[in-house]
Amino acid sequence: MRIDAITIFPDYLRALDLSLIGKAARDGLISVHRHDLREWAHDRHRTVDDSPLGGGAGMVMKPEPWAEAFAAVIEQGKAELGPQAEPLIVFPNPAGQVFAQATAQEWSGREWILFACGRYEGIDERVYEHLEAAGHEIALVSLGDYVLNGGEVAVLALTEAIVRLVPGVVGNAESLVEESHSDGLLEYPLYTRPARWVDPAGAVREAPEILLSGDHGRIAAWRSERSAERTRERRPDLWDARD
Ligand SMILES: Nc1ccccc1-c1cnco1
Repeated sequence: MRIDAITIFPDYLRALDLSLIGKAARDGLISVHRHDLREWAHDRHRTVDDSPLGGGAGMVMKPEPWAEAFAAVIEQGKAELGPQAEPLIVFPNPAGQVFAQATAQEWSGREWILFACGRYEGIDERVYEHLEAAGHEIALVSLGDYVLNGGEVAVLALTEAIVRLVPGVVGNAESLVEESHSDGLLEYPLYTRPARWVDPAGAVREAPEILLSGDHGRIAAWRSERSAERTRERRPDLWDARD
């Protein structure tokens, strides 16, 4: 998988060189390419924003730098992947569809994802129109109903959620199966050693006996019950939406 990200803060995305994502890149499972939008802003101040037409607070990202940036980055991607390759262009956006595990799973199979990080109040609407008119596939995704200052934080989260599902990235694929949301439910409570822990307040806290029984069938049933119970209590929306 090739991942491109266009941003005015490329250093914000240096975290993609670390840990799981960084290792996947070093292992050749993915390639990550950061691009500074200002490279395509040609005035002396490398301006990427201006006041909103029609008035209002804040600034809007100008269409010209974006159009040039997309053309250049897509040309670079095609040079690597072949002239037929097409990116999924993802705009983190509070007005987008809320991102979910099913989308992460679907996008983990894509050959090429191009993230576009908006800042300020947002990007001139004609950029979206221009990309769609050129036949590009675009998706606007939100991480949830809250406001960020820009798309970079969202790109870190989206990239981790997607790339960890790329085959070979997570050593033990088994660990991907029993996670919250992997089956539409919340994960069961987890315990490790010591089985008997005296906490700093002096309280004795025992792990559930069943987990020490060695009876894998009963343990699996207990975990399934806890997962259902936890989902009903904390996320009735997920519980009601399950198959
Ligand atoms: N608030 C934002 C501003 C810019 C780019 C993304 C967002 C966002 C994404 N998910 C929630 O908010």
